[in-house]
Amino acid sequence: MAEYSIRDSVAIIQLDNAPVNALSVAVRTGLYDGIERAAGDGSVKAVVVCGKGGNFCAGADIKEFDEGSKGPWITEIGDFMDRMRKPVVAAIEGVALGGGLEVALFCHYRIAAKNARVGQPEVNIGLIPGGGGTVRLPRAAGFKQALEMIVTGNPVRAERALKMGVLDEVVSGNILEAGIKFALSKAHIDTSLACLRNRPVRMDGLNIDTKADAALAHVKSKYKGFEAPMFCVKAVVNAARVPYDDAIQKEREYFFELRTSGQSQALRYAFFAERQIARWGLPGGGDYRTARAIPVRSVGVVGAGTMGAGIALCIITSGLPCVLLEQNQEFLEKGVTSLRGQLMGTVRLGKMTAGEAEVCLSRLKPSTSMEDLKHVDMVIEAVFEDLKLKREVFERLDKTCKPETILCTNTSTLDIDSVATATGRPDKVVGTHFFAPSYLMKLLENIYGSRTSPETVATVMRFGKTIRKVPVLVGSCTGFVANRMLAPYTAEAQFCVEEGASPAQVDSVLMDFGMPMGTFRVSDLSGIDVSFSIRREAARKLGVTLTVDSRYFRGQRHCSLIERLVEKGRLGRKTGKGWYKYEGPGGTVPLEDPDVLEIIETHCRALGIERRNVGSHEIQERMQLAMINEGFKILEEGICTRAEEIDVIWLYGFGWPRYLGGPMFYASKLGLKRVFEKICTFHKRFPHSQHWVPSVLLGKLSESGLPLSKWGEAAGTSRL
Ligand SMILES: C/C=C(\C)C(=O)SCCNC(=O)CCNC(=O)[C@H](O)C(C)(C)COP(=O)(O)OP(=O)(O)OC[C@H]1O[C@@H](n2cnc3c(N)ncnc32)[C@H](O)[C@@H]1OP(=O)(O)O
Repeated sequence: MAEYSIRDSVAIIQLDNAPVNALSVAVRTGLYDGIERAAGDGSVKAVVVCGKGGNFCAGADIKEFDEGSKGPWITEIGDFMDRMRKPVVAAIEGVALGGGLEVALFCHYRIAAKNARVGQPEVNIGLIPGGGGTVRLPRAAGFKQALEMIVTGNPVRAERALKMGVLDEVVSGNILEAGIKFALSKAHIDTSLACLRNRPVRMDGLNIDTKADAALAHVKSKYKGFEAPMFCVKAVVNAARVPYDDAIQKEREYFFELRTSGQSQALRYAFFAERQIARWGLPGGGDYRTARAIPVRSVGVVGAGTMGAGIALCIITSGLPCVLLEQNQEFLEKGVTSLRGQLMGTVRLGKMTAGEAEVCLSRLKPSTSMEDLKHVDMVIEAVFEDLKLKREVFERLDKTCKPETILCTNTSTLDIDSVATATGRPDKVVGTHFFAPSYLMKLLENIYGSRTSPETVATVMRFGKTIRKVPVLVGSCTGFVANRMLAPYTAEAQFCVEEGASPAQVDSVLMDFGMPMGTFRVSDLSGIDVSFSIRREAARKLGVTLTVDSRYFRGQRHCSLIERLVEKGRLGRKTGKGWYKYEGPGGTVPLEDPDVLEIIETHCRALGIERRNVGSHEIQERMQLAMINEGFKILEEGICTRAEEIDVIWLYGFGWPRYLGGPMFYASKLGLKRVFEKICTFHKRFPHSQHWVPSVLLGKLSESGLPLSKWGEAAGTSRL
């Protein structure tokens, strides 16, 4: 919708579609009608287009993209404005993004409040600006700057947009009043002079042919796998080469081609999935709508190892003070040095100035006394992954901290309740699983225990956002969601290697699919001894000893190649050899090692495993379907409420290619019937792998035809 009114001979068209005035069919129709009405009204001298509720407009309504083209398109509204004799002024506050900026670029003039941001973020949802942006922005901002804005999708602040030539004025005070004043000041000026259609693309001395080739090459290597950035370059280059109307026509063709592509569907899905995760609920009642987060003004981190130091760094760089606690001065100094090192790394990368880094450091209080945690609002424990030790820490924290303090445990495996019962405040205990390296990885798995209160959950969910993470709430189970799904994925990778593949072959299958790294390279990076210790500890608890000859563990197929590598001192990159050998600067370049292939061959001969040719398709299918099956079991058990939560975990925890949505979205595209049948086939073929027992929910859904958004509900475990 768009509201029409007149003040001081100026027609005001206010876009009205809460919360961000997205250009739905109704809004575009309202805008077109308003412009037409103002053009025909003899009492109107000028027009102001603005937005209701603090934002100009966040662009086309993404929810309507799958419904086809209805109502007037942005360029049709723009063509009408181009013919107007009365000046149209865009009065921007908040955001003018995508179609929102395109509407503004069709207006004769653009003014903005100081807080405003303008941009063309369509590339983030697998599109190009399809409402004239690739043709008009280079006419306002110049080829180079427009190309950068369109390819990166990054918005720019009002002051910068003014310098670039996108805006005509930046104002303070009431934006509508300023818009009316500005519009009246232009009422007698020939509008054709201000019309971007009539200006050439500003090349600022650049040669379009050299620039075009360089831009295409740059984008191809930087945005590997993504289609839209290449189309952005092609459209902007085309706009610099051909007349205005031809360029608009080409832009539209490219836009339609991308709109129906799988990538854009996946990226739009990811956009909404990321927003869905904020809608959490607890099985015992309480959810994001009713629970109030308690304010967190200061935080303590217990344990200054690599993980704890990284967490403390996230806290101080987000503006909060942090007490970093260690048991002795030596460990503390080591932790602070590691934190400083990471912080200086961000300075070297130009992401922060040295002065800003100093301000961050001033928020850090290194300490060896638990008394310093007495008054903090939240504590994150990040000590060694050992239940006895964690319980001891929690008992002490419970005695030391004020009663309202929320106590978080950074764990990747331990049951939250078994930690919470060490305190007299189990309602204030919650899991916060950070991913390594904790300063850089965006995912934060927040895990509720059986007695965690809604307020505690609301607080850690908000805290996650404060420290610029992507917080997802999950239930407690072995490995939670991320590591639980990773287990069958890596197990299948190792089984494929036992059966005949090489680690490098598996890794290249994953990289070709779009994963940032193969599973064996990740294993080398995090340390093979780490997986070894976890497995040995799990076996010890069950009274079993794992050896290099163990083919089965608890009746399940087991690959003991890890034990063989550790036996040979191949612990990963830190020892210069693991699944690969490492050479090059700093020993960082992985090379296939004939010794590893020999170890694998010997292992297989010793255990009587016949090796064969394992094809790339089989590797990909086995790894992904095993993990997807686990995802459905997670939904079935109510560990997650929605499939979207699982996908966000894979996007941010393991770098699943965003243009493929996430594993659950990927399954939906493969078709659940096909996925279920394949899993049943693998179950028959590999009866000794629990992870191939087909999920009951998946079986049910494969017959139902329900869309992904309904899978959580169908599981009957929804907490909302
Ligand atoms: C051709 C293509 C054309 C012409 C286009 O315009 S494509 C769309 C281009 N625009 C965008 O990609 C902008 C996307 N939106 C954002 O970047 C952000 O939402 C925001 C900066 C506008 C606001 O951010 P924030 O304050 O953090 O709030 P949320 O992100 O949570 O958003 C609030 C709710 O608004 C919904 N939303 C936002 N933009 C759109 C949109 N363009 N179409 C439909 N809905 C939109 C968003 O989903 C949130 O709602 P819920 O999902 O929580 O219900």
